[in-house]
Amino acid sequence: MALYSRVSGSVGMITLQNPPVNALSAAVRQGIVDMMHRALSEPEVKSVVICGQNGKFCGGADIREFGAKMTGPPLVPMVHLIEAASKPVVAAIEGIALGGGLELALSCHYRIAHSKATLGFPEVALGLLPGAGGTQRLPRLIGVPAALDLITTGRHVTAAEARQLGIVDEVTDLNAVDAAVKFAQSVTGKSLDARRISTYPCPRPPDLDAIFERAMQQVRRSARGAIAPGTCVQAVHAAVTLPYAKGMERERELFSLLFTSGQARALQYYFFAQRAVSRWSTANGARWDTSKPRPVRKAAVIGLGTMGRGITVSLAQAGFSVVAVETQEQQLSEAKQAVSGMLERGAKRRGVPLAHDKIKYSCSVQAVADVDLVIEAVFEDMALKKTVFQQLSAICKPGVLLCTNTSGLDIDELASQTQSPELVVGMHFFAPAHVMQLLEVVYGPRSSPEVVATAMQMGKKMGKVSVAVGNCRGFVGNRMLKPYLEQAFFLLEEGATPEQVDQVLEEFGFAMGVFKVSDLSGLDVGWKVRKSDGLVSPASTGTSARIRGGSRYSPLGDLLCERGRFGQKTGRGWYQYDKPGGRVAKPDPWLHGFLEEYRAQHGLVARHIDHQEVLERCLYALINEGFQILQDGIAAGPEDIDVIYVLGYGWPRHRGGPMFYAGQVGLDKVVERLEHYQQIHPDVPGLQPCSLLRKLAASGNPAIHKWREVIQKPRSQL
Ligand SMILES: CC/C=C\C=C\CC(=O)SCCNC(=O)CCNC(=O)[C@H](O)C(C)(C)COP(=O)(O)OP(=O)(O)OC[C@H]1O[C@@H](n2cnc3c(N)ncnc32)[C@H](O)[C@@H]1OP(=O)(O)O
Repeated sequence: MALYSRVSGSVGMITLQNPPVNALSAAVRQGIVDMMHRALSEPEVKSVVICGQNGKFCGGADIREFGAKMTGPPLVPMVHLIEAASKPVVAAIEGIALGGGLELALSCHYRIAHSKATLGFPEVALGLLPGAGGTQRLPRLIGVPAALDLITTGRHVTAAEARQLGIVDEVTDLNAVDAAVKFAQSVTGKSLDARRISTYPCPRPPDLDAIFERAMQQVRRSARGAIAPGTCVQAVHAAVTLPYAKGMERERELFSLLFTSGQARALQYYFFAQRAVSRWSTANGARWDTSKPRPVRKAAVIGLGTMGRGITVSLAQAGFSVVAVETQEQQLSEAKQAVSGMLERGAKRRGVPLAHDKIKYSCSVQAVADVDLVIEAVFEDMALKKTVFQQLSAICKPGVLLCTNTSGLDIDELASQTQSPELVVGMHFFAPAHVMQLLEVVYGPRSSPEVVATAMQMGKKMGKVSVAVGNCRGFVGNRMLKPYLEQAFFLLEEGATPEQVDQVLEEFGFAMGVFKVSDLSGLDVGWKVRKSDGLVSPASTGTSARIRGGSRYSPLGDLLCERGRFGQKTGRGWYQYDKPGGRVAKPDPWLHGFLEEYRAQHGLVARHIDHQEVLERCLYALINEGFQILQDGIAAGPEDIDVIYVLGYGWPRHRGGPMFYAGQVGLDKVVERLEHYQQIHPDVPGLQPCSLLRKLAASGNPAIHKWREVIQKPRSQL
């Protein structure tokens, strides 16, 4: 709702009241309309201030209302009522003015912002465009290039930048509401003719066509199939080429198109999913609201390879004192240099405070004796990690949290090396650890609730989205990757090329196809794991070469590794690169010849494989594993899996995540297609739809937020 009060006799104050962000719910819109009428009708009131309760102006339309039938006054007539008012209306912007909140502010005649406020049009991230005149008013106010930038990227600007751009009239370090009241009094009685943005002509730069062409190219490059950014460009184009009223009509048409799109539903689902994962629960009943994190002031990182360096940077930038340990002098000195460089680049590019003084480097594990939490990031080798955990358990002070950055090894086995297994938890960072937003917090059957809560909170402090997951091989992300990769290999055996598979996945929206990712992360990583699992066999011909444990196996990755083709680092992998370390993947005729030879050797006849088959086999195998993970209680809900895939594995956000996507395709259709492929490939167990998927499909494709009701009480796999 909106509250009305009178300040200093002559200023009508309308206060938006809808915690936590004063979103424009039906009740708030109704309140604004009613209170505007009241302020305009009271003769003593000479000017109006609109502000938000609790230091937040407005977070925009209430996203929770989007799925439901629209009630209350629409936004567009509401902003027109404000702009047309005969008394000056001043927006007092504290905290945030986002989306519909900024549109509300732009309909006011003046805008006063607090210096700490942020403003923006983030609608594009929800699959929308600013649909209450934002695409028509902003270019009129700040010009086309700046408006295109803000609307198509959704980036938030500081009050200072907003002032520079001309979005706000004044910025204050003092109380913005008091400043707005004073300002309102100072403009009482002045003409408002020049203050109604909708009446401004839209500036028409001479190189208009080139500006729009560039903007379209830019969004096509970065949008990876998302439709909202390009539609935003079209709406701004209407502001320049049409009179205001017609431009508003065009904005409405384009908005409706987006509002009813599957992409908008996916992005809005994802918005809430990313927030829902902080309300975690574990298979043995621990929960976010009943588990108190332990205080952590000083942390240690053991092992300063690529991951350890990134983790050190993240911790230091988040304000933790860090002891960074690497036992080899030479490697320690290299790491020190690399970490310093990373901190400096962070400061230069993102304005993160330099944190050199937060880090102490040491060659000795003894240096971690007084820390509150240790993150082990040594080489991915169980025997080595066990030794480190035994050492840590002996050296560290009682009560210290021992965390491992393993990407898939058994947390419980590591915990059993320590005197306090309840203090052990996995913190699986993603490379580069100081950049990637995802953290999988892996609890073992013995991890205490406080330890899970502490790791989750540490992740948040480092600016990451932490997702709590159970302990199993590969946890959630890497476990699901296995059947996906496996299908990609099988498709090569059957006649596809890496370029074809990657193209299909990139057209779907992945930043990189599976083979390009494999080249980037290094083929040797998986090879080492397969070797330690006893999967890599010296026999490279005959049927046994392609069978392991009675199931189909493709040794293609192993064969490439045997030839020293580890991907980008060696300049050769599934693609060729101009030099070792090169980044631009080019099709490799050698690889095509090799695949032909391989197929001939194994009696495989290449066939034409279409787009649909590539997509369905790769994605549905991955999705099926996701359902198995839910069934096993490794992830508490589909949102956890979706957030992991979007933030850690390049799944296109506008498709919501693999579990949401499965729901959109239709779970019965996913089951049907998996069954179809399983009939053709009975030796691939990953194509057998898991029972939870079947159960959900049979119960009539319930909406994703209802899946938890069907998922059986979770239990740990170990
Ligand atoms: C018919 C429709 C017509 C017109 C449409 C107009 C277009 C719009 O206005 S679309 C909305 C545009 N606004 C946004 O996209 C803002 C989204 N919110 C955020 O970016 C952030 O939440 C934040 C406002 C910057 C605050 O961030 P932070 O302090 O980190 O808190 P959060 O955990 O993100 O959020 C707290 C809490 O608030 C809920 N919430 C935030 N914004 C909205 C909103 N616009 N509507 C409804 N709810 C919102 C958020 O979900 C959190 O609650 P949970 O219960 O934890 O989910």
